[in-house]
Amino acid sequence: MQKSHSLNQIQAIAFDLDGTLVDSAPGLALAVQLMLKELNLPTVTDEQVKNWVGNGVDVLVQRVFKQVNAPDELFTKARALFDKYYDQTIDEGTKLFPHVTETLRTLQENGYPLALVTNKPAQFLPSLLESLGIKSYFSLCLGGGDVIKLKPHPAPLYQVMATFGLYHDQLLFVGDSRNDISAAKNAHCPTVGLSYGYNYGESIASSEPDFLFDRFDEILSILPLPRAEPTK
Ligand SMILES: O=C(O)COP(=O)(O)O
Ligand SMILES: [Mg+2]
Repeated sequence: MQKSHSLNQIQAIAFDLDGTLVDSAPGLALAVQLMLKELNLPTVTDEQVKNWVGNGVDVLVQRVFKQVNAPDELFTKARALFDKYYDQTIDEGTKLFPHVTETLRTLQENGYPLALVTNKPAQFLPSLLESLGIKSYFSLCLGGGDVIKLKPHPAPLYQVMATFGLYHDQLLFVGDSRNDISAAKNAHCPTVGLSYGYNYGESIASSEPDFLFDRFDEILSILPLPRAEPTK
C-alpha cells in the first residue's frame, strides 16, 4: 500500500524498537513468567505476552495482572521483580529482525540522522542496543521515562523534532504498532508500518500508515539516497 507521497523532504528517521528493529518478545515473556512464579501466581504464555507488548512495562504488568486475577496490592512488588528478571532475560531469544543492521548503516551512510523512540523503559536500552550492535547508529534514543508521555501521544516525536530542528513533514517514523502510527499521525509525521511486529495480534494495515512493508529494508525504496537538501 503506497499513497502518492513525496519523501524528498525527509531529513531524519525515527524508529520504534520492540517488534520493529528487535524481536524482544521471548525475553519479555520469560521475565513475566519468572515474576509470576516468584509471586506464586498462575503463569501466562509467550504468545499472550507478545500481544500485550506496546504500551511500556507498567501496562504490560497490568495486563498480566488482569489475566491472572492478581491482587492490586502485589503490583509494586511485581513491577520491581519484572525489572530484576528482565535485566537477566533481556538477551534471551532476542534478535534483530532481518535486514535491520545493513539498512540502518545504509541510511546513516546516506546522511540521515537516526533516532529511537520506544515505550520500553530507558534503563534497558544501553545494554540491549550494545549487545545487538546497533547503538552507534542512533544519535538520539528516547525510552519510557525520557519523555512526558508515551506513544500514542505525540510528545516523543515532538522531542525528536525539537532535538533535530525539524518540521513535522521532515521526520519519518517507522513502527510496528498502532501506537506508533497514532503517535506519528498525532504529530503529523509521515509513517511506515511494518507487518511482522507486535500489534496486539491485529494487522497494522487498519492503522493506515502511509507505507506498509513486510520487510525492513523496503524503507530504502521510498527515500532519496543520499538524503535531499532541505528546502526550508
Ligand atoms: O516495551 C513496549 O511495550 C513497547 O516498546 P516499543 O515502543 O519499542 O514497541
Ligand atoms: Mg513496537
